[in-house]
Amino acid sequence: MQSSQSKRRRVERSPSPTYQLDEDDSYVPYVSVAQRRKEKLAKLSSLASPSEKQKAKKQQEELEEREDAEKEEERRRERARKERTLLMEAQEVHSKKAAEDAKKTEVEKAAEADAEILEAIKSRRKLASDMELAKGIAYTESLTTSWRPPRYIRDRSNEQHQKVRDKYHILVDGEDIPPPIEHFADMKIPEPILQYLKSNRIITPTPIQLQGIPAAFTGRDLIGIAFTGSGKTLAFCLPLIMMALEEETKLPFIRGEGPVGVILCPSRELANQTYENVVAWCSALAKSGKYPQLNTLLCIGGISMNEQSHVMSKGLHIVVATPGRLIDMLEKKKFTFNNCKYLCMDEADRMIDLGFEDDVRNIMSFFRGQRQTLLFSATMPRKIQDFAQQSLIKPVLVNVGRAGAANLDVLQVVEYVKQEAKMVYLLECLQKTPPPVIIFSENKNEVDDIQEYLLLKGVEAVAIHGSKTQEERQYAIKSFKSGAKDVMVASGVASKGLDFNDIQHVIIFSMPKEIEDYVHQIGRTGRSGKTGIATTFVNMNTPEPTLLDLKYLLLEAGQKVPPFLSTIDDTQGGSVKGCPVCGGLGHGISNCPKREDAQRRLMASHRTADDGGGGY
Ligand SMILES: Nc1ncnc2c1ncn2[C@@H]1O[C@H](COP(=O)(O)OP(=O)(O)OP(=O)(O)O)[C@@H](O)[C@H]1O
Repeated sequence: MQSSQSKRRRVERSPSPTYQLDEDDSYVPYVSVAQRRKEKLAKLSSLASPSEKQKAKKQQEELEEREDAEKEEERRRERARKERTLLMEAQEVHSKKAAEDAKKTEVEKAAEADAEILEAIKSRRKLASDMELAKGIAYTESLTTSWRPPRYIRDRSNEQHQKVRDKYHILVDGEDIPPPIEHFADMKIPEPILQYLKSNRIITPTPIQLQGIPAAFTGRDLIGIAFTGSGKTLAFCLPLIMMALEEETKLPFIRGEGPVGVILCPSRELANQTYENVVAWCSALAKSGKYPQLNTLLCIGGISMNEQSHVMSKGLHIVVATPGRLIDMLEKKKFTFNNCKYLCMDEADRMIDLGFEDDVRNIMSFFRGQRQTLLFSATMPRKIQDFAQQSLIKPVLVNVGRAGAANLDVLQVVEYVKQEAKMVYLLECLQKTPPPVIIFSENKNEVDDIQEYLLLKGVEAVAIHGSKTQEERQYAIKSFKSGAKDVMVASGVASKGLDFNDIQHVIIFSMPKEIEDYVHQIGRTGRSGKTGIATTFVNMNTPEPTLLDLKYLLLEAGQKVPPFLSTIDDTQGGSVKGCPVCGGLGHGISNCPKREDAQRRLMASHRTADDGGGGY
């Protein structure tokens, strides 16, 4: 069968006269198969009888059918071959990439992820008012002030300034950095303030103060990073007091004028504490009789502004505020920022990271001209530093220790305590030191439960968290500060930045997920050069990335690492500089718990917005 078929095909494909004609010639004109079939059929038809003709026609049709089937089969095979080649190519590319990826270390992968995410962060909208952004207003020079360092310090060389910085482990970054000054008197601070500081045992500046204050006095934008309890409050309040003093001396303020500057805080308690400090320093000036009275307004939610009408009835120099109430007051035109030139944010990483960012832009839109902007915190992940740096004007970065590092004056003890054993063990833990003691929990209900349990056991305890009324919060802080109560049980947020006297022991009942919160919480003890203890309970419920961050933080601070932490396998791609998003040392950006949380929140807010729900 096969041979007769091929024979037939050979017969049919014998060269046509046209081919023979052209044999001598190199040129062979193309004759299509259909044309050849037609010609052959015509030839056969002319030779054969009608029955033979029919037979030949039938044969011809069969032949065509078979040829068509063969051609179709050939096409199918060609298609399959091509598809296989593409598939193989894709597989090859994929396996090549996998091999390359396998060659990369975890650290390299983490670095790549960091770079990608940081690049995305760079595209974040600059921290400036909408008006400035819309009009393309970009200031290029820092504000100037009349303040100068003493001549003997100005005469020193840059190497000599650097020696001072090295002595105090101060890292700086930026152009033309003002010199560090080791004595308050050389900073030309008014005598009554110096005396007041001395009476409070503040005699020599801390590292953040000796570099931060001169930089701020010269009018420079500033990012100040130093560990908890290292005196940042004085570093950002003094420059504003000096600025207000200069303005008031030039031309006294009358009702409706001012303020000169504003200090923004993330919580009411922190704003209240900063306000009390500013009032005390300004009163010291006024009481001396040599300086004018500077008026300060506390602008926070939960208090009636009528209580402060006496301040509003005079010229206003300084405002200490939380963002929400400040925006409310500015919108109601209770005062304006027409002459405001100083904006400072305490716990700044929180202010420009979670939720407050748009509020900060909104507040900036009330300024009428250039301002000096200062950002301070104990924790400032690289992501926030980069973002802040591009939003400030020729900023000076002052960094004492790694951003996010724990205060070395705190002895950190981490204990494995089963969930059900925590309450009982807490009582035992309270015996470690005399009061005052702070207990932290991440959960409001747990805060209430702990307080109730302690009260039942006869421990004088107060509680503070976001769902308490303003009166309850104020009572808790006042009675704990005065020593009337031994123990304060607090949620993390409510107590950030609070400066209580001589806290002996911080107990972290539930370990916060983010290591920055842990750093702030243990930082309530070991302040202004004193030492303290922090005991932290962890167990099965503590997420592994958090435990790793904790492990590396303990190692960095030269603390004892308990066996259950030291045995945790480190495959998370952590870095010695800290995760750019949260500062944690035990993981990379790609598995950062804070970033995951933020993404979850963002998605939830999108969902709420889609559902028509109200936003922040
Ligand atoms: N130069 C100094 N010498 C001694 N004590 C100081 C000095 N400066 C500030 N203090 C005291 O140190 C304590 C902590 O200061 P402050 O609250 O400003 O710390 P902080 O760096 O803001 O801490 P946190 O990051 O926790 O908010 C305060 O009681 C303050 O009076």
